[in-house]
Amino acid sequence: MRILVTGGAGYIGSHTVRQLLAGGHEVTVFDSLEYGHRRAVPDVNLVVGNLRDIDHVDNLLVVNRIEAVIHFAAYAYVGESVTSPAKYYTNNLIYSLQLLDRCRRNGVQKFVFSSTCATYGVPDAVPIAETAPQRPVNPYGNSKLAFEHALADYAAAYPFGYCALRYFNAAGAAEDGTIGESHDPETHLIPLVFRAATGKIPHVSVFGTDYPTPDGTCVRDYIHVDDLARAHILALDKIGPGSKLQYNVGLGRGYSVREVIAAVEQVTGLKVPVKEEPRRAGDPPALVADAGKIARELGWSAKYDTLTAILETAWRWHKTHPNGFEE
Ligand SMILES: NC(=O)c1ccc[n+]([C@@H]2O[C@H](COP(=O)([O-])OP(=O)(O)OC[C@H]3O[C@@H](n4cnc5c(N)ncnc54)[C@H](O)[C@@H]3O)[C@@H](O)[C@H]2O)c1
Ligand SMILES: O=c1ccn([C@@H]2O[C@H](COP(=O)(O)OP(=O)(O)O[C@H]3O[C@H](CO)[C@@H](O)[C@H](O)[C@H]3O)[C@@H](O)[C@H]2O)c(=O)[nH]1
Repeated sequence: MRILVTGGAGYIGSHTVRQLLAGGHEVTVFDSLEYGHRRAVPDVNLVVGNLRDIDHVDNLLVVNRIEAVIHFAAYAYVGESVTSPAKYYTNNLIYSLQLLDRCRRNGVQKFVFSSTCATYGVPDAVPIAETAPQRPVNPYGNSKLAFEHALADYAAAYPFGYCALRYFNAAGAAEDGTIGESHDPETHLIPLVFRAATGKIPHVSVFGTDYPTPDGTCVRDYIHVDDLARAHILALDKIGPGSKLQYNVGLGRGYSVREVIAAVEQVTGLKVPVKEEPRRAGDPPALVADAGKIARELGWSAKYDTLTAILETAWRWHKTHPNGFEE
């Protein structure tokens, strides 16, 4: 298939692009490089541009005769979305709606969207199934949920099908250690724990120790980035006209912030200095996937099925790329 991957030079996008290329697809990556890296996508047609310039994207859809779009491009910092909601509604919702409409006008009939477990807000129970109410508690989650609604309405009205993949927390790096997570600023827990372990930062902050969880810290479901990437490949095959697919993608097991820190200490053999701090705004206490639906309907399962297995790949990447993709 001829596929446009927005945000394909980012963390999850670049791992997915590799699998698409390995599967023989013709891939065009569209990325502003605001958070992405040219070095993350060395073997592909990378077009540097911003979704804001929708005519640029439109031209790519036409010239490259795009059949499917995988839409990763977005801002993805939960905490920042609380203080700068305008940024999130503009990039994640307005620009996404523009992209969606250009897809409709240009006859693109398959669309895979990076949604998030943040659309569930504070769930009534974990694990969370796709049928759970979606009540986001931060602007980031709101922006993603609003776009899910637009996708459903388009699929009902136009010759168009989509799959919204609701990722839980992406983690880990390519098995060969050549690409991995590299954000600036880095706000994600796992890379920060590695940085604290290796002395690049003085300590890792633990945001909140009074949550209603077994050890008082937030629980998240960490899923390997290549397992996430594989879900996109399976979704592309499944989407047909009128498809309205939504799948959780997670391990189905939660780990607390303290458990993540202990697991990094075990994988690296290094001590992690910790500083306990107040809660971060917008963080639900526990998010764990019920990933039964994607297993049943797409035959997906996680190859990296423990936190340790995921962290070992991340450690290989961080050890060999202490400055990420920067020289
Ligand atoms: N990382 C996670 O744990 C996680 C979990 C759930 C959902 N998601 C979603 O998955 C997607 C990818 O996340 P990621 O962690 O790889 O983030 P990332 O920041 O590494 O990748 C996003 C990419 O999109 C690009 N981008 C952003 N806005 C753009 C624009 N207007 N025009 C062109 N390019 C633009 C950035 O430069 C970046 O390369 C995002 O939509 C995010 O919301 C991520
Ligand atoms: O220095 C830190 C950073 C994070 N945390 C905690 O660790 C957990 C995980 O945080 P983080 O790694 O920042 O991920 P999330 O905020 O859960 O967000 C990620 O995972 C979401 C799905 O849960 C996605 O939607 C987002 O795009 C993605 O950034 C949270 O409880 C944080 O409070 C800390 O205690 N200290």
